[in-house]
Amino acid sequence: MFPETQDTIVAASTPSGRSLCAIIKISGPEAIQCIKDIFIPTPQINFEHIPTYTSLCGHIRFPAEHVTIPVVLYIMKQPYSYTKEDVVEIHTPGSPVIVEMLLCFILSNGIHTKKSIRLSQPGEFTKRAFLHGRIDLAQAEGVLHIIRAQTDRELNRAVAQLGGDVSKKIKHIQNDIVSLCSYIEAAIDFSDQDIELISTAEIRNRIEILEKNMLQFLTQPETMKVTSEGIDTVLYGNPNVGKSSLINALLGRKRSIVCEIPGTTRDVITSTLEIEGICFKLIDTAGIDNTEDVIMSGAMEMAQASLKRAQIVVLVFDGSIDISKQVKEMELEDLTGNVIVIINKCDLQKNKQITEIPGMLKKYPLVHTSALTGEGLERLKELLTESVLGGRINLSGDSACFTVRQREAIQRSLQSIHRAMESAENNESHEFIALSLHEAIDTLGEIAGEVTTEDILDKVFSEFCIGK
Ligand SMILES: Nc1nc2c(c(=O)[nH]1)N(C=O)[C@@H](CNc1ccc(C(=O)N[C@@H](CCC(=O)O)C(=O)O)cc1)CN2
Ligand SMILES: Nc1nc2c(ncn2[C@@H]2O[C@H](COP(=O)(O)OP(=O)(O)OP(=O)(O)O)[C@@H](O)[C@H]2O)c(=O)[nH]1
Ligand SMILES: [Mg+2]
Repeated sequence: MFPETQDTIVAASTPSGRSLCAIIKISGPEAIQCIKDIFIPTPQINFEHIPTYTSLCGHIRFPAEHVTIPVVLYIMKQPYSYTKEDVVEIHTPGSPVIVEMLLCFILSNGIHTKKSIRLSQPGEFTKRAFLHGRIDLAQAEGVLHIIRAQTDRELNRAVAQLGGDVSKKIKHIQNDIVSLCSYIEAAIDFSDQDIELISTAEIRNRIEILEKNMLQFLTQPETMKVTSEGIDTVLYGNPNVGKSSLINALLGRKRSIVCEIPGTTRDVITSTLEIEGICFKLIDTAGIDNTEDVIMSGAMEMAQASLKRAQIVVLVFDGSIDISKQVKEMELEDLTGNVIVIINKCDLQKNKQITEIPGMLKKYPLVHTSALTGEGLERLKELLTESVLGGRINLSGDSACFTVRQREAIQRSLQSIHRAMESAENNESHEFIALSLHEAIDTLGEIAGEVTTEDILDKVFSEFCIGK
């Protein structure tokens, strides 16, 4: 259903539950009229010529329930509000009952007096801020990440996004394409004359630079994803080596099932661990086993897929049995990035004899642990934070970080650039090159929302909660 943008919308903007104060927000052409009908100000005021940013004390009386509650109103008149519409905020005591009653009252009163007022959809306030040009789409996503931020680092990132960092980086690339395009189009216009405005070699050169710059965006770690969910940290190893036990020990609670029977974990199980303000998304996988079992081979595929996406790979070995043999079974050929090697069960006697690890793993930091006694866990936590703080995982504020949606748009735009390159290499007419370049510009336009479809907007704003 396409939500009507002329409606006045209302929602609770504070989370449900008890608190000192709750805020109900009304936005739209009839916001002030709606509140005027139900609010009893102390002292009396004239709503007609009320200036923007006025706060008013007073009461709201619920006739059906015979209750009167004290409220403070904040009135922001268009365009001086978040949505650029007339906005009224009702600050009430933070009781879920009051919030419920107030929403019902505003809606039913609005309907009685024939106003087009309705409950807002998720993210609709921010959607209006976007539609009215207060923020672009990438900034709207920044708002979402601010709300979701769990640590100060994540917050910094999100604030930069709200400030327009992402949009600026994309604008820069767009301008480069536009500039190239204008040369090519001028060349088309002057094609009947004997002036060469831009050589094919020069076009290829410039496209190549574009490809390189865009690819650089894509090869950066998915930092926005990182910042909202934690750094993907996969525990990988043979069955029964103690992966689940280690995760439980790190978390200090029983998250995964642990059992002496190999093949206990069958699904990919994730949990969040925060160390010194950094969130790690610990991913427990099924132990690698070359089996015919259908469920297990599905589990293997998922484990392998997690390994590919991982930003940190923790290889877990059972210290009480032959490690070279375990390595052989694990298919570690294309291991890249941050690896930490763990030799677990160091509490067991046998462990003392077999500590030799194969050469290919010697370049990685190693830690002996016991999930049973807790030995080595502090060192493991240190290694985890070191891999982040050592800069091997990029969390710094100066590189652009893109959401999954934004990366996908960059990817599609890059495909158009590749097509432009193909046309140039095949000596096709300039029109074809220009066409592909225009496609690339438009696709990048989706990121800031210059080019939008209902689908794109739905996708972005449906992730918000109601009332934002
Ligand atoms: N009570 C309350 N606090 C809140 C919000 C809110 O909606 N309500 N916000 C919700 O996100 C944030 C502030 N968002 C806002 C952003 C711009 C404008 C605004 O009216 N800007 C005017 C100029 C303001 C000025 O005079 O400097 C403008 O740009 O025209 C208002 C709220 C954070 N705090
Ligand atoms: N002595 C000792 N036993 C351990 C240690 N860590 C795990 N175990 C035991 O090893 C067995 C397997 O542990 P799990 O944590 O289920 O192993 P897993 O790697 O998750 O196994 P799968 O899910 O089957 O791949 C259990 O009986 C644990 O109690 C350890 O540090 N020392
Ligand atoms: Mg397990």
